Amino acid sequence: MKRVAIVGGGVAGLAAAYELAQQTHNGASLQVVLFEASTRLGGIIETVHEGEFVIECGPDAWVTEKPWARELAEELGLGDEVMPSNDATRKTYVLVDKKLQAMPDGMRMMVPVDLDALDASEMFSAAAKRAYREEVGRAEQLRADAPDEDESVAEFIRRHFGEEVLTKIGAPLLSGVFGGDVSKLSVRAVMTPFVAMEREHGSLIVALQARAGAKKHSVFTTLRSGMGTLVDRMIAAIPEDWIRLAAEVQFVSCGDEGWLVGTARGVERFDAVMMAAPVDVACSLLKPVDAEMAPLMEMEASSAVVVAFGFPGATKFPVPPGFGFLVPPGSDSLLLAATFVDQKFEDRVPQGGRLVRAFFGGKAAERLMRCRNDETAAVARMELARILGPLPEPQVTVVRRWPRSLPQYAVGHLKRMKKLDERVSALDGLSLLGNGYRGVGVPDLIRDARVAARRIAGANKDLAGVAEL
Ligand SMILES: Cc1c2[nH]c(c1CCC(=O)O)Cc1[nH]c(c(CCC(=O)O)c1C)Cc1[nH]c(c(CCC(=O)O)c1C)Cc1[nH]c(c(C)c1CCC(=O)O)C2
Repeated sequence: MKRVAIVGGGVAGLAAAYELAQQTHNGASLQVVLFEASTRLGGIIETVHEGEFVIECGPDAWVTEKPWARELAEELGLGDEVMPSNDATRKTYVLVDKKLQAMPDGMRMMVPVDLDALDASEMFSAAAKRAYREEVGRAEQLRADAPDEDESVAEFIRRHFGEEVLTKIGAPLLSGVFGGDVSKLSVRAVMTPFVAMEREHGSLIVALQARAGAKKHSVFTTLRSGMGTLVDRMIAAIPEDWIRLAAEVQFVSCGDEGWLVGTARGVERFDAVMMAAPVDVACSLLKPVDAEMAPLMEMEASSAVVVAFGFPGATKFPVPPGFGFLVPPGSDSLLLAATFVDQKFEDRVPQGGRLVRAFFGGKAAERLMRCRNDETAAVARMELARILGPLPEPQVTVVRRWPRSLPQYAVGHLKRMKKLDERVSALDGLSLLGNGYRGVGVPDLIRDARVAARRIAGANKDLAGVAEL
């Protein structure tokens, strides 16, 4: 009988517990305890249902291209619930000179597939459009000059497309995905496919055009009843007596007899520890176990404040068609971004309703973290009104704070993770899960957790199976 401790009941910890439960059905002999410090499971995944409003407090979807969340949903019997974003009306705006400007159609991040659509766009100056076109001609040079070392996302974008593209869409896109500073984020960690494209084709535009014709699917996928259903279904598939709420782990230690995990209620022995707590918590718990691990786990993290407003009448609050907008760093708006939820997804609002989510990040989020809900909502309304025009009185308001929820993968991240992996494998039975290490998206967290759980359960002896998952 192998005893496994899971520290943290967010999506990573739950996916690990779910996979271990599956393995016991396959005959593995396991005893599992999932320790969650708070009184609820799911971490930053939380769906609030208010009347017919379906309000996401954290992630509202996953990136369709990454299959592991959909696979899990299907396994959990949620195949009928899987729902694509409304990509027929997909448009993302960027706040430029106090006005919302649509990003050109057919972009993948900041790279255009369709140069004619780019020409038709009003977002860029003639010089920036020229810089895009010239990137194609510089393919050979870009390939020859591809750096051997990691660099910042800013340096990478600047080399390909110049300063205007970087500030107008590079920086806001990255802050809408990684909540961070383009001059610090690691291009190898956060834009891995683009780095590979540069190595192969030099020009990113050429690389994307070579892949054109690839299957078209919606950018985002969610569940009709909300992301919270994924959490609920996982919980339902985990033996009840595995889960301990309000059970903050105070220390872990590793010795000849295996692992010890201590909470206010006592100390227990385990053969394996799956550390799925936020990276800050993981870092302080593991410092006494291996002091050299801690510096590899210390990273900046951005905080987010999310404010959702539901309105009964969309006509009283017109917004431009599309999914929402991003705000470039340095703008005089306090907002980081906003989503027009009822246009991005079906079935989020009562007939004719409107649902808008506003995001604050960086310094604004740090400040709002200390404000009351009504003050935070008032700031969000004011900031939205400055961009979209006057807001009617909302019928529903939800405010959530997610302190240090999004770790920043700084330049050199992959090398640091390699060193961290070496330290981890030197300690028998430890795995690190969550968004601090190998990806920030919900699908990445699920995949990572399930691979680790299978390894612990002794399944997947042939690594092909691991790669498949
Ligand atoms: C501000 C913010 C958002 N989302 C996020 C932030 C960062 C701040 C934080 O949470 O702390 C976080 C985020 N956004 C995305 C991910 C998943 C990344 C992954 O799986 O690799 C993550 C972790 C996908 C995305 N999020 C976005 C893209 C780009 C989509 C595009 O190219 O149009 C991706 C891949 C853009 C985005 N992102 C957001 C908005 C309002 C928008 C534009 C409009 C919309 O779609 O709602 C909200």
